[in-house]
Amino acid sequence: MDTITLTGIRAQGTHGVLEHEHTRPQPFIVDVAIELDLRAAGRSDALDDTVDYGRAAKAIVGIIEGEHVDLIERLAQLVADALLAFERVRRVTVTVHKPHAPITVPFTDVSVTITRDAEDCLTAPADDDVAVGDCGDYSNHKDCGDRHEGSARSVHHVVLSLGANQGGNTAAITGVLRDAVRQLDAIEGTQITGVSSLYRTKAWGMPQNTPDFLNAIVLASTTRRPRELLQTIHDIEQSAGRDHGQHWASRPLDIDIIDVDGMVCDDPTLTLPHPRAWQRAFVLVPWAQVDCDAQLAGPHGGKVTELARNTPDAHSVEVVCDDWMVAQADNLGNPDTQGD
Ligand SMILES: Nc1ncnc2c1ncn2[C@@H]1O[C@H](COP(=O)(O)OP(=O)(O)OP(=O)(O)O)[C@@H](O)[C@H]1O
Ligand SMILES: Nc1nc2c(c(=O)[nH]1)N=C(CO)CN2
Repeated sequence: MDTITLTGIRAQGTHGVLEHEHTRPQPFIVDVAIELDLRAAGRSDALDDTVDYGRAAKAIVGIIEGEHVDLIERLAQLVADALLAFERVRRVTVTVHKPHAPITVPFTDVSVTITRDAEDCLTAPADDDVAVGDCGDYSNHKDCGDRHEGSARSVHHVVLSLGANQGGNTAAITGVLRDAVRQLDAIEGTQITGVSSLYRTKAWGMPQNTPDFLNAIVLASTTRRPRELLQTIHDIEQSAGRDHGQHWASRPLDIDIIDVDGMVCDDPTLTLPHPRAWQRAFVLVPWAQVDCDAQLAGPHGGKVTELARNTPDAHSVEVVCDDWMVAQADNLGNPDTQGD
């Protein structure tokens, strides 16, 4: 077996058993050895034949910065699960270091190391009629819900747009968006792999006096089928008080599925890519920020950084906070129009 090694991936997280560790971020450092067969990549020189180590590193940072866990053992398991969800990965060895752990004697580092095999985590649901093999061409499927394309474990890479402009001041709306990210991360078989900065954006396609939105993009990998994911997203929106009666109205939470594995389909229940994403700076600017290589599929598609640059209202999208998933209320940036 061959190995891709990533060492010293560092991010701030709020993990630990002690009360203050739940709120005060501290550094976590992760080393991983990803074992897979690299012969095909060696011959083809194609990224599709290996694991994109940039994506893997972002997935790890997403986990460190993500939802609280008590133990570094659990953090290591979450990292292992996320890496094993990448196609082709057979085995991973994960070390999580916590150099500022609350230990009352002088010490340099504390860490745990675990090794997990792909066989340990085959999580496809029993009713998931998985097709193994052809996983390249998703173009123009009529129905995004009932196909099971992809790898043996049907892991989908999804891009979600989160937005809200109702429900209080910036801190309150940020809290709702943050909860939504945590609920997405908690969906079975789903792992958040990237979260953009939080942006304040002018209400697009709505009357002039509509309050500004807060928007962000979330990247995730999931074994949920796209339609199942949409249903769960509707549940999350509803639990935040969303009333689906009104189209393009102010709302306490909106989660749109922007992309699933680059699929193109015109099913009205779930159109992919999201049919208006290509025009929306509030989608494209954060997406380009969290994934500078992102491509939008479909007839209006292209490189997301370029589409973002070409939207007429790109200037009306401004960063409120980079580390909004962990920032305290008073670090949420500029004075705003959300009634603070
Ligand atoms: N890619 C998609 N993401 C989310 N919903 C979609 C998508 N494609 C189609 N839909 C359908 O659109 C319906 C309306 O969605 P929603 O209420 O979120 O629209 P909106 O936020 O008012 O407008 P927009 O879709 O322009 O953002 C949903 O019930 C859903 O079935
Ligand atoms: N700035 C901004 N404008 C919008 C948004 C949004 O999330 N942000 N959502 C809409 C419908 O989903 C319509 N207009």
